[in-house]
Amino acid sequence: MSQPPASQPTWTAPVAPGPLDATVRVPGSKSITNRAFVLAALAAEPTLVRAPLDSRDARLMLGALEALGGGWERRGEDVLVRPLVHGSTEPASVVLGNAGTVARFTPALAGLGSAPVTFDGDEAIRRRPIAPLLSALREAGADIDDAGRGAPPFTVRGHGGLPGGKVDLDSSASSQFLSALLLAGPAFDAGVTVRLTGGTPPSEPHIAMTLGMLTRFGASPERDGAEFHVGPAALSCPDFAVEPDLSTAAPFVVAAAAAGGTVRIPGWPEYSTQPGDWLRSLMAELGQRAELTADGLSVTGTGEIPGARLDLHEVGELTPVIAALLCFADGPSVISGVAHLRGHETDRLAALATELSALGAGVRETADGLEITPAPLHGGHFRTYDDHRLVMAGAVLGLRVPGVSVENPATVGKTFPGFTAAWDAMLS
Ligand SMILES: O=C(O)C1=C[C@@H](OP(=O)(O)O)[C@@H](O)[C@H](O)C1
Ligand SMILES: C=C(OP(=O)(O)O)C(=O)O
Repeated sequence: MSQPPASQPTWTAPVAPGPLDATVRVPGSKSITNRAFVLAALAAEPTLVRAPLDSRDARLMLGALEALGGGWERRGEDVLVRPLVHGSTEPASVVLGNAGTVARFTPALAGLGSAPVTFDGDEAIRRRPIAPLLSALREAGADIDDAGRGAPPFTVRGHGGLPGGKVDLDSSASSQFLSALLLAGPAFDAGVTVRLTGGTPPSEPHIAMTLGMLTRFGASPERDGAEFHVGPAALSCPDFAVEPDLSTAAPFVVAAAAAGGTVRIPGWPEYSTQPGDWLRSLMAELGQRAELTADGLSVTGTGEIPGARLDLHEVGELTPVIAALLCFADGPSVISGVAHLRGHETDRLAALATELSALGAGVRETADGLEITPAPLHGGHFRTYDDHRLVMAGAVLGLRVPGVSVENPATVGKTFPGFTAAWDAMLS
């Protein structure tokens, strides 16, 4: 796998000075923010999105909507998003960065406009899967020129709308393909009916999130086994509040298990479709105490972490941080169900196996996950492959291992630009 240059800045992850006693506020959910921005752009009237995430991925989404003919303005911590109306009427470019949500959710919107829109981003996004979505969008009537690559850069030529209707989709490489079609479906002439072919999509909570947010914006999505339908609808949700990002909370939650003591995350919702809400049951399964009260989630470390067999298919984005924690377990662990992580920001299975092993852990890649055999760890250079969740994993290791030098910590700005400051504050 490609390795970033050795000259990148590093951050020495701090060792926990003792048991923790901290309250950590995490920023808004990336997945909810970027869905809210898309649905607001498709709505009939402006939407005030309250407390959205402000990070690289969220800014890329706002930039994409602007390129596609939409508008937005900051109102303090909130963002007012204006509808696309006619979509793009002039040739435009959408910058994808390495944001899966931007790459997968915005091409359909270009089909609603009347001009060619080119999509491209970081080198890494060109390697991430998208071909099945482009095929399904073509079935829905989109005119896409990808020069046969099945990857960015590609151009969507808008012809003033998309017919929509029945499409087949293999969403086994990413749930975002299905979410993309459903989010745009209300704006298609005939709505969209998606019949899933291929294996079960990963990240089921993110699919539930898509259905829930469509409903909140006034659409009526239906699901019958492997078939999903959303009819044409005039969307509206003048005021929408974003939940804290529970996956961004993961390293802080896990810190209580790794270092002992208690970490509280205020604003943890009583009910959430976010995959991070699985942390409550995962922490219990890993021997920790997690209690949800009206004030938020409180996690207390018990000092013992049993090895575990965890199928993380539904919550793949938690894998890097959980894998780091399992390096401190009392016995071996197996993480399964996450082959699709090879198509994330980087090949996360290869990256985790390489970097955790380099610090002394016994970590082996399997066909669909990792085998982790704890061993005494030592400090060293921890490569992050331009992956925000690798920075978070490095921080977790550093809690108990002096001298973990985390490469390119700024890449965490994909979802939490203030991560290292919040981490230091948790430990002070
Ligand atoms: O729809 C979403 O907001 C997301 C879906 C998941 O993608 P995959 O299904 O590709 O894993 C997740 O990993 C990603 O961080 C966000
Ligand atoms: C897979 C992830 O991101 P993306 O939205 O780019 O797919 C992630 O945040 O773990």
